[in-house]
Amino acid sequence: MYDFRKFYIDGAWVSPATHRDLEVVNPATERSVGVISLGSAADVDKAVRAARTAFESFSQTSREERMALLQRIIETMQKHLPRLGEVISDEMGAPLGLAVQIQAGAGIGHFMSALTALQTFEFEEPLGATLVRREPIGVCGLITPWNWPINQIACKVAPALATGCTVILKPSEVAPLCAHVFAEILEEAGVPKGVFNLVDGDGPTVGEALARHPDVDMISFTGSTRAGIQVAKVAADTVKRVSQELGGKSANIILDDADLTAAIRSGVMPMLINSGQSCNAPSRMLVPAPLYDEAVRIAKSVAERTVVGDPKASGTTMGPVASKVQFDKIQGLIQRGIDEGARLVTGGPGRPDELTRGYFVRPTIFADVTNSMTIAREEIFGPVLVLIPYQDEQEAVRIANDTVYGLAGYVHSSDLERARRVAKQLRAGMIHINGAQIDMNAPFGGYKQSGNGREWGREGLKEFLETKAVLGHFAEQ
Ligand SMILES: NC(=O)c1ccc[n+]([C@@H]2O[C@H](COP(=O)([O-])OP(=O)(O)OC[C@H]3O[C@@H](n4cnc5c(N)ncnc54)[C@H](O)[C@@H]3O)[C@@H](O)[C@H]2O)c1
Repeated sequence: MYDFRKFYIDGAWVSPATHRDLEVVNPATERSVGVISLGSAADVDKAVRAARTAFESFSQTSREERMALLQRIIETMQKHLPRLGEVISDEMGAPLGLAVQIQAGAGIGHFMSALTALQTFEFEEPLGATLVRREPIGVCGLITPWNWPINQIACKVAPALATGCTVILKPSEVAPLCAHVFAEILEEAGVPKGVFNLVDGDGPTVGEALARHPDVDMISFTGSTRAGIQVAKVAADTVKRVSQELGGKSANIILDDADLTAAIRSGVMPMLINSGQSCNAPSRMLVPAPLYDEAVRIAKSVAERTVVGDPKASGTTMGPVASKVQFDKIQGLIQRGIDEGARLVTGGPGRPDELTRGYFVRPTIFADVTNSMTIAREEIFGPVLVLIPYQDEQEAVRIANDTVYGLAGYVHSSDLERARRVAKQLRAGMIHINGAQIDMNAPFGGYKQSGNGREWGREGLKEFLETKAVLGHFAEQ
């Protein structure tokens, strides 16, 4: 049982202004695994004051000092990687190997990519007689989700620290425990007091208090489109910058010359990894009509090889989804798919037969789906894949772009030129050709209602900077 009822403010673990406990539930057992406090606007005020004071000196640190700090954080995270992974697994159900190597490992990856970007980042450049300077934006509120909790936290904290900003983190109340281990890591690594602060709480209370706060300069938000819109509305009165990383319903176009088995395998696997709870998951698979039956058969066989069960057991490839709310939402959408006439190929409502406890969902494949069905339009955020047939390349691109989202896109073809041509036509922020893996130095973010921000690497640093034009800087004496 993790007891994490204190907040980390101004370099110290402090009690909340008013005591309100929240139990954190392990989704694999449905039992309590820890307890946190739900904060209030008073706790946010305290953390913002600390961050504002710390900004005065931290914003003036040199590139070298901040590089040394990032390096110490990387080393300390490496030391605590197994614990970090175990906590993630306990609170959101990812299989232990995934939680340690990929989930917690991605956290380290973001600090490494921020360090690489910082090494050569041009904070100053001449423009005629003017000097253009990039300066840290100030005090930043970071609001994060539960699905890749440390990944999301690190990809905000790392660039914020790299640029000389100070932060208040409000992690998801569904998976807040790893944020406490992360705060302990930053403390051990010697992050100066007030530079990193942690306040737990729910969205409408602590999240909105941060978004509304007149002394917060920027909100970096990752979560649902619904909450992202609310944050932007609340933040509007103070004209702060709001960077949004939101939902997705990404299309995976399998062209008729692709290696069908490899393409389908690489499209089904990300729908199962992390129980399909990834914002960039390729949740709509678009298949040429003549290859459709064969594609459905391959997708079914890949999905049915999933080993669903105890995240701590070796051999488990898929754990539960993160919460009862998420489980119920997915069940409702699976039923909706059936009611709207999609063909259930494998999976379906309820838990896998052998599991009687825990928020486990059956790996589910739907065929005969049209792009107007609810399961093709709404982000399910679970292990549910829909297969949509198309007649020609043009129609595939049209279906892919027919969504309010625009986070990622996927193209498979044996002709690289053709894949590039299709990639160019997709209205989304990240396109993966032939199963290319993510690149932590490349910009991560979406078009349309998937958000307006770009995180990771060099682009991630830019988000936390203001631009100042110093006119006459290079004037002749
Ligand atoms: N684009 C990306 O980079 C990315 C990455 C991961 C997850 N996501 C999205 O996140 C969603 C899943 O995460 P979730 O269920 O935790 O999302 P969520 O929107 O419910 O919560 C995300 C965070 O926002 C906070 N929040 C909720 N309402 C708020 C409000 N009114 N004001 C301020 N803060 C508020 C929550 O407490 C939490 O910390 C999915 O839609 C997924 O696509 C996007």
